[in-house]
Amino acid sequence: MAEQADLIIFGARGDLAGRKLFPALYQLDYCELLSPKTRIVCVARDAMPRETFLESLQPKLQSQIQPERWTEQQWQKFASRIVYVHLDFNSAEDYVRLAAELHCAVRIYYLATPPSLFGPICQALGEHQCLNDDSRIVLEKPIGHDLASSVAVNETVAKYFSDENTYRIDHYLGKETVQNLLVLRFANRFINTQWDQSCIDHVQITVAETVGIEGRWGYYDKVGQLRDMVQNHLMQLLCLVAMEAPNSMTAESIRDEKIKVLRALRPIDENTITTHTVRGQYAAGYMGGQPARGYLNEDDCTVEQSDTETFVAIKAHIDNWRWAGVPFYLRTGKRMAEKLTEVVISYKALPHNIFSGNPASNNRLVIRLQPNEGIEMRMVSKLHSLRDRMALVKQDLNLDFLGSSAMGRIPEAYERLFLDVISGDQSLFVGREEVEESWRWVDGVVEAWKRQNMEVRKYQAGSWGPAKSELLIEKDNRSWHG
Ligand SMILES: NC(=O)C1=CN([C@@H]2O[C@H](COP(=O)(O)OP(=O)(O)OC[C@H]3O[C@@H](n4cnc5c(N)ncnc54)[C@H](OP(=O)(O)O)[C@@H]3O)[C@@H](O)[C@H]2O)C=CC1
Ligand SMILES: O=C1O[C@H](COP(=O)(O)O)[C@@H](O)[C@H](O)[C@H]1O
Repeated sequence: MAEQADLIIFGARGDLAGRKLFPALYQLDYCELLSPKTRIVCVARDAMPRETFLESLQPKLQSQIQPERWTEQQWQKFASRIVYVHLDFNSAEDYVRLAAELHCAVRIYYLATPPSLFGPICQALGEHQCLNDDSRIVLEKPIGHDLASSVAVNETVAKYFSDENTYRIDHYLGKETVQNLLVLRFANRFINTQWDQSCIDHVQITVAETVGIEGRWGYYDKVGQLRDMVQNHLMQLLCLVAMEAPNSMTAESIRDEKIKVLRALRPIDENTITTHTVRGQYAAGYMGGQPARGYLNEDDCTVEQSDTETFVAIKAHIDNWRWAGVPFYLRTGKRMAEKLTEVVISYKALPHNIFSGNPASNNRLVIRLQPNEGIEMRMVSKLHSLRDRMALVKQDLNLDFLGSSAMGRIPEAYERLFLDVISGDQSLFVGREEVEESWRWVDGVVEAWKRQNMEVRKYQAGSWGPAKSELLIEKDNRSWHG
């Protein structure tokens, strides 16, 4: 069981808190993984009694928990941990009231707010006696809007929290299957020794979502898919696929290796931007047979035109010995045909095909991160037949993680990450340098888009993105997996 802590959630009435943070904390409580003394101090701007806050939280939370895990008794136990503090972010008095509610030696401030508030909140916490010797800060992604703003946020945070006490979340790192990438690569000799440009033809990373931007339009339209997803989640996946083996599983060793990958990413500039990237925006279409709105017709959309991308495809290169000549094709988008996160490692054909009459066939390793978490290995084997002397077939070895999970369910990322913050383990959190290196590369893409005035191409909701994204890979005689 984790040690006792005050978990103070800023933005407790927001989307992230409601959809991810409270369900994760409920699950930890259900599994008896939280100390009985741990309290959840919920901070938001509206003044209301604690009971009113709980009344609004309860149905939302219940709708996200498996019925067999929800009982009145369990809910009451969870609710008894909750304290509600209304706070105007600019009011000194309110911070003093907040400090008076804190009792544990470990204070964990979780900022589930827009990143523009990270600096001001840290400053106010520091100035109004809310910090003790073991106060930790958890920052949600994205940290900043570009390199300059990210540096500014990190500088302000660093005045009040040491780096050891700063936890930068990228919730993809908390996903069990993402952590499994490390295990797959560094605990299996036969995979490890076939993991470079001599064997691998190319890598694909797809993070496709079916959700649109409903309810988050105001935030998203200023950000776009490149900053919302590529700068953080896709870059982290790319690092885990491409990095060298860390010396150990410490945060420092892992970060050191990821930074080298980010530094080796070839910049995309105005000369390569049109051949190496595609931007898209969803238009009306169909999702699961039902009509779906376009981005510009979402309820909270306030403009007639927007140049914000909801889809990005990128052909990236990592300029080092291991990956020379191996393209990494990345794509991510909202309102796509399926929810799917996968990494596909496509192997080179063998140098000579002795099975004449059969096309040379490539092996492929598909690492499915969500849903249906598992691994598929495409092999070639003989078709059992007397008629065909030597016909070959492609067959998939399939490993299903859910089937092999000791828990019968795969824990959500935020469950792991909360436990790690409480126990002080930073190995699944992102270092400052990583965040900044990633921004440096992404800023280059944004700048090149501007210089080339690169338009967003419309794609139908429920499709796999703009047709141009197929071309991005097909012009290299390859195709997206799926
Ligand atoms: N939603 C998601 O799926 C994900 C979100 N994130 C990140 O998590 C953070 C929170 O996201 P999300 O919950 O969607 O955000 P919301 O827009 O729902 O905002 C969260 C809370 O922040 C407070 N807030 C917003 N604007 C202001 C303001 N100008 N001044 C004071 N308080 C303000 C509000 O608190 P109040 O209720 O008190 O008004 C609001 O409830 C963001 O940094 C986001 O990028 C990261 C991964 C996924
Ligand atoms: O960080 C974010 O992630 C979600 C996708 O997370 P997932 O765990 O459901 O894959 C994305 O919808 C959101 O826009 C982004 O801010």
